Amino acid sequence: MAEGVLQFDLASMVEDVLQQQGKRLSDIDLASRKAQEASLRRYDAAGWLRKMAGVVAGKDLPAEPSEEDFRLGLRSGIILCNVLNKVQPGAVPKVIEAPPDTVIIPDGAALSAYQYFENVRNFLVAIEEMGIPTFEASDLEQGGKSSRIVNCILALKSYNEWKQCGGNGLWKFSGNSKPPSSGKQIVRKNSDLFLNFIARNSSPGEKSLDGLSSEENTCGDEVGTSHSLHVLVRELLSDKSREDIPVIVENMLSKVMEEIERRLASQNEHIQITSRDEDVPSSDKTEEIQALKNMLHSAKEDMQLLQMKHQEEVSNLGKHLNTLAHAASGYQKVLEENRKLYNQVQDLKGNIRVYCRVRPFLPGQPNGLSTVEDVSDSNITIITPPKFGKGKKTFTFNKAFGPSSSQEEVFADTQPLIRSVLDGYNVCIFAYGQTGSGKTFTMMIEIYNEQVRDLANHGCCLTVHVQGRDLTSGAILRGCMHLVDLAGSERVDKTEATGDRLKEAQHINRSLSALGDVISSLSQKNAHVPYRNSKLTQLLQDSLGGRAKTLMFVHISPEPDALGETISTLKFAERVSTVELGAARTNKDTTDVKELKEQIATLKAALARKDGGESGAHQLSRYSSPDRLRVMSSGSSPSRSSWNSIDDACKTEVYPEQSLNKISGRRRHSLDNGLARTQYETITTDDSDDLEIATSDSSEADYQLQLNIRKSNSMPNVVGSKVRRIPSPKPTKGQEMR
Ligand SMILES: Nc1ncnc2c1ncn2[C@@H]1O[C@H](COP(=O)(O)OP(=O)(O)OP(=O)(O)O)[C@@H](O)[C@H]1O
Repeated sequence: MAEGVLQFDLASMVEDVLQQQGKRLSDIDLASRKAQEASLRRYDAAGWLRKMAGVVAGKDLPAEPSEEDFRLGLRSGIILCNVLNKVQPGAVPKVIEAPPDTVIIPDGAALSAYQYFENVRNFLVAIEEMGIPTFEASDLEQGGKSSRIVNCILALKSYNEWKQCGGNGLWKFSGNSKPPSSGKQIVRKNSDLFLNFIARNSSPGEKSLDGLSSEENTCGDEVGTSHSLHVLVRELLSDKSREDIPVIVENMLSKVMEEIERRLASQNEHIQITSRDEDVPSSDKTEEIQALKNMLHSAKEDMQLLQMKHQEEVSNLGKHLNTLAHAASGYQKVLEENRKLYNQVQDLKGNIRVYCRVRPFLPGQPNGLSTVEDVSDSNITIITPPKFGKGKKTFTFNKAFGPSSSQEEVFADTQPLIRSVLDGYNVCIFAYGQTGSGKTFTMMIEIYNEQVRDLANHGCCLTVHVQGRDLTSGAILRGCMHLVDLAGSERVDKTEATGDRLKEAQHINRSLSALGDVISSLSQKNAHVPYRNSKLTQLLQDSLGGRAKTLMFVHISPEPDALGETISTLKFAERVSTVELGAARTNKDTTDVKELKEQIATLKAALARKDGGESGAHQLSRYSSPDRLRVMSSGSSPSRSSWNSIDDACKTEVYPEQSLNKISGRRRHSLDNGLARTQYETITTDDSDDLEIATSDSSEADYQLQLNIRKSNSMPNVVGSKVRRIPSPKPTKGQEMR
């Protein structure tokens, strides 16, 4: 850009400023505008009167009179009457003319007041008759309202124009019509200076505004931008009074100058920036732009790549999540499956199953901190105080039930075991734990103080016998289930244990102590298992000996007070869970076996009859397990004192402990702990139907016992005689026959 050349259109800038200024001017005080308007109306009226009155008469009235000039010029009424007579000839028949030297009659000139009054009165009467708005004669006096006089004159003027146009229609006078082109003369003089200023400041090449000093010239030279400026300026000043115009124009010019300076300053700033840019060679600029474009392009590509990778990762994550969710659900199944398999392995090994259940805090019980920190599928973690060593201890069982486990959940987990009864297994479920830990809540029956109480009907232990026959094979299945609720494990009144066992035994009552002994013997695979030490172990004999499936339900309380008992209970339970009883076997007799057994029984009976002679004793024989043989009379009445068969005897399951203590007769070895340690030649019992003859010498293989049973008159005595040992090959492990 060439130096010094304006970057903006000066004319249009001026136009902008004027527009703004005009807007501002339009808001100038209404009163002054009204005054201006009144002046213009007055000039209009005066001009018309001068024109109508003629040069001589009109000389007393200036063309643009002040209010005072106007009032004084008309005060004699001569101009008014003469003009009226021109408009309406004869309206004022006699006009009193002023003396020839008088120009203007000053206020208070008493000499001619009467004359003036006559003229004015005649004028006003005539005017009123014509229906033209009048004024008061006093309006022509000092302080009068010249506006009413102006209004009257302009109405007369209008009437005259109407009349000259032919007087058609009804004459109307609004009284406020603006005098047409009344401002032209005013603008003419003042706008010259202003427009010339603009012309001097226009950029080269713009048309000069010179020559616009007359109204005619203005109209003739209006072209392009100048034209719009002219129009604008005229409009702006058209309604301003002559006195105001210099101030307004000065104000406008200073605004225009301010604007020009502002625009020049910003233009300079722009030029400086542009020139700095222009210092860089254009080839460098192109390279720079190209480099930027390249960067943008590669950034876009990177972004797209990132987006793609992101989407890929999200979709991979989704797939991964699906797989995980699937695996998680599978994991649960696998866990469940594992548990079943574990139980099956336990079945095969013949372990006692141990379930553990934690009682919740009871309603009304202060909800202290539970000693049970966590219960998972098969683990229970206990918070132990420092005296127990570690801060926590975890015990593992076949299944663990937390405080929120329902009866249904517990039953669902026990159900398969109960079903086994129908499959010919003996099942024993007993509950173990301290008082109030929830044993009865889980079970139905209890043993307390060596008394078996069926909690269901307050009778002697709940045992369910089941017998079934397979209709196709004829096989007979027999199963039984014992449900036993033990007394609280802490009710210890005596113990024979010492050391660590003593500590534990303090929390285990007699039954439990005996149970512990049985379990201990079983786990050590001792030949002798002291089942008869307690009712419990007698009761559970079938269930603990390898033929049954046994479940011990351990219960613990969550209260901190019970922690000692809880820990002993859990330790005991853990020991029990390691006991292997040998795989459970079903009580299943096939038809062939049954027939053979019947034949053997018949033969045995015949043999017994032959050997027994008159005594009527039966000779019985059977294969015995290495450690015991049980026989029992089939009834307590003398008439039924004979044994039917060894099979019948073996069916009986209950053996009162005391009966053995009352055994009398010839024996070869002493009784030990209520159990016959070896064979008896003759065994007599006086007060019981039940008798167990047991041998504890497991090193011996099989025995054949021949028992002579002699009838007594008073009671069913059982006499065993001629017990002799029949050597036979040792049975392989697990094939012991009972
Ligand atoms: N799992 C449980 N959910 C809700 N309440 C239980 C639960 N276990 C036990 N209880 C409640 O706790 C209280 C004691 O339970 P329960 O009588 O079964 O204990 P116990 O071990 O049989 O006691 P005791 O050795 O004195 O016979 C009862 O009021 C019982 O209803």
